[in-house]
Amino acid sequence: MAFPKKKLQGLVAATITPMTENGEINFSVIGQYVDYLVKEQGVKNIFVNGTTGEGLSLSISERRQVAEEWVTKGKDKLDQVVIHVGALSLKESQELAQHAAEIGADGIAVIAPFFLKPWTKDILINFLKEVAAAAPALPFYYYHIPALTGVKIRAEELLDGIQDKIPTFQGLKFSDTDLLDFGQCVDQNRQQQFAFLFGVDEQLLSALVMGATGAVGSTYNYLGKKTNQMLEAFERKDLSLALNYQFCIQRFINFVVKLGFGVSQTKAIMTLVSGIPMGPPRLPLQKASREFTDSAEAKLKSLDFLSFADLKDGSLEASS
Ligand SMILES: CC(=O)N[C@@H]([C@@H](O)[C@H](O)[C@H](O)CO)[C@@H](O)CC(=O)C(=O)O
Repeated sequence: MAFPKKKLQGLVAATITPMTENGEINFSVIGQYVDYLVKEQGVKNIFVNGTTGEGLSLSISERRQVAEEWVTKGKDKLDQVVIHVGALSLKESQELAQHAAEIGADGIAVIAPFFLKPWTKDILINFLKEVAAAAPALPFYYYHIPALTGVKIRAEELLDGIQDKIPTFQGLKFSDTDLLDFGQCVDQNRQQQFAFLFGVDEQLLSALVMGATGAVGSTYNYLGKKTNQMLEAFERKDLSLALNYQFCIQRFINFVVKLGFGVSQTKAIMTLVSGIPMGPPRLPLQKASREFTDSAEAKLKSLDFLSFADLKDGSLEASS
């Protein structure tokens, strides 16, 4: 299998799909977006067409074009491009998986189908296996996001013996707050070289302690540099500094969550921080309000997140 030499690790930005004011995909800014992630945020891995990318709100043809554009523009700049190919239709998912392989993506990820749902581990595995088989040379990641799919099969259960069924299985993207489930996934698979990618940005430090090998999230688009500083502090075993970074990031996320935070708001914040127009979201999502953007901007400034100034140890008490 032509698997990447390097395991997927560190920060992975869940990319936004930029759109024009009239709701079409704005492919023209993707090159600039790649450069921004690499140069300004130090983020060299991306997760395309996921939740943040409104993947399930795009047509299959649009998903193919978006994936292609990121792979093309990321060539020789990004380390890994993982394409989310989950869909309600197995056929569509397989088509997208095959397409990801053809365009040279580094991996595919799949959520559980969420309308007619799999109710047991074996049924879910059967679905995932069929998708993975459509791209037999690509690393496969299961994208666990039970709050959105409604499929509550524990990841720990799913991972038990998974490589016997899906030989290309390489890791888990865990977008849930159940750290017991996450910890057990790590603990019970220590002999494997799986990637354990955590997807709740405001709790990443706790997941690192549990053994996360990386993280996929929306905030790494604009808080990647700050989060990388937290990862470095953790790596150096400077837990006190790492916690300062995590608390600082939490202050921002907590603030926006109270205002109402989702993909629309992520688009607005990214436009503000990067200067690259992300445009409105697609229906049924609604554009973030001006009031939200102004409040988020004020908070980012108060936390020094717009100047990217380094956080000093002890600044915990200084900012609010
Ligand atoms: C539900 C949701 O959108 N979760 C985000 C987080 O990054 C989330 O925005 C962040 O933790 C703030 O709550 C990611 O897990 C989603 C993600 O990785 C994706 O876009 O595929």
